[in-house]
Amino acid sequence: MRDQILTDTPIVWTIAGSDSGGGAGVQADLLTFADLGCHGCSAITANTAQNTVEVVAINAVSTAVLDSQLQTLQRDLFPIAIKIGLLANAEQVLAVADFLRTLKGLKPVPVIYDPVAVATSGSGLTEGDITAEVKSHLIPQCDLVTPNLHELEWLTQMKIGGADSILSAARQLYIQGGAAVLVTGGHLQLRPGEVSDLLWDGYKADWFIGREVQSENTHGTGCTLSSAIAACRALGYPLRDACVVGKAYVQRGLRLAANKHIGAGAGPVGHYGWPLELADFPEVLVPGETRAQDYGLNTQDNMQPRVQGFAEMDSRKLGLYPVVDSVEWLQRLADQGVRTLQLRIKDPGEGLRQQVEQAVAIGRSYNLRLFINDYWQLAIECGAYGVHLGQEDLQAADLAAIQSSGLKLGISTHGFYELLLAYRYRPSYLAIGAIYATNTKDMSEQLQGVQKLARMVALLPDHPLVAIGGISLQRVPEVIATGVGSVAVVSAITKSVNYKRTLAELKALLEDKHAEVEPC
Ligand SMILES: Cc1ncc(COP(=O)(O)OP(=O)(O)O)c(N)n1
Ligand SMILES: Cc1ncsc1CCOP(=O)(O)O
Ligand SMILES: [Mg+2]
Repeated sequence: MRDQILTDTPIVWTIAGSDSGGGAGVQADLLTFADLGCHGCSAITANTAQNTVEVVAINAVSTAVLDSQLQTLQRDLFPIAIKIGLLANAEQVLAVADFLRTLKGLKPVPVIYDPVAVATSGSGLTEGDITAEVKSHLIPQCDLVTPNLHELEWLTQMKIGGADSILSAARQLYIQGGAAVLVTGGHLQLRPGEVSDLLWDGYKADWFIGREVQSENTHGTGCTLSSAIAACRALGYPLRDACVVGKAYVQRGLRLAANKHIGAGAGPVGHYGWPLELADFPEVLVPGETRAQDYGLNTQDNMQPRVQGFAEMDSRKLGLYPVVDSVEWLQRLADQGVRTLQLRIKDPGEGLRQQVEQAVAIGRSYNLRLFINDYWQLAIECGAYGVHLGQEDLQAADLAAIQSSGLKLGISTHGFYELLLAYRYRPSYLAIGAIYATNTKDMSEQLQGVQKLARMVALLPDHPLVAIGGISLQRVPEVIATGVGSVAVVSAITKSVNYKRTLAELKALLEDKHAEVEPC
């Protein structure tokens, strides 16, 4: 294998059928890859003859023709991710499974399989039954399978009637093949107007709730979704982020193509670039919300009802937001005129309450926006301005108590999925990190970068957002260029050889009149 030359643009393959009508299959896949910033390659399994109203022929290629495409691609254009669509017969399934086994032995590659076997019209798309080969050979080589409800029934032989049966079947499919399962919900609305997908990755079930779009142009949605997920995986997005961005990309395509007329039947879903509007993104179902019952959740008696809506910040832009680990640092920075601060004590020792009390007293006398990290009970008891919690704290903390005490709440997020999840609580601000590599905390698996930050800021232009992680004085300009209104820093200040000078430079870059605390 040669070293990859085109390293700037991730290479994604589709192994799928050509749709002569241009709405689905390889044609939809390549449009999707290009739209999301990837270079697409294709290995065509079948030259289907179809238009928007009929599938006339499948025209499978021989396994030799398929294999020659795969081997040729592998020699020069090694994939960062692969999407698999229509495999036209059992021989092709076995050939692709064998190829993937060898390829993945060279380098791990995420493989997303959209198990296309029957067209929405009901006509079979394969030559003969491929069920056994798919289940025993192909799915074990895949990382994610994206069946719709018919395909889920086909692969599990289970009758799907509601949320519980969707989850049971997804679990069974996972146990059979070891791949995560994203069940797409286009064929069954569990609640009116909601088109929801279930992700089961062997550990956690997540419902991604989308809004129904009235459109005839739905052809190619499954192909487009699985390709968008493959593209996002190639761009380095974790599975859950890839799924929510993929769903948003399809939603945008449905919405913007709704009034187009292409052909007499089901026209193609559109391909309109990166989704930047929150309305296209699914809502992540949160435990404890009323409608979770309809999605088979909230079955435990001790489930806390969801709390939503925390005290609002006085400004969308908090400007400079130093995070420090002692009352001494707090005092120094307050003396220098910093107005938003966080006390983050990771090694509490004996006098934790006393430190929080002292911090709150400083906060009061300098009129600070003072957040206490982790210790939400102490923050409430001592009357802090706010509390900052991580994702893992959301289930454990008493959010109702934080809300009723009137404290502001900041929540950490690490990517699109967590951002959407945390936003469901409508906290006072959302933190996004780690933007860059940092020595302050091990965040190596959760680096976001400024491009992703900009895309997340675009989703919530009016909500207070804070960027954190590895932000130095030199990096501040490119961070604020994303539109984020607040920048949290630890080592840029606490490890500076001259913190007063660094602080003055940071403030000059970050603070404008909107970032000041309004006088009480
Ligand atoms: C502003 C801000 N953003 C993120 C964090 C991280 O908080 P958390 O996820 O709770 O992790 P720890 O800080 O507890 O390690 C933060 N503290 N502040
Ligand atoms: C607490 C925390 N949460 C995400 S990154 C981070 C550390 C930020 O520290 P630094 O500004 O020194 O990189
Ligand atoms: Mg914390």
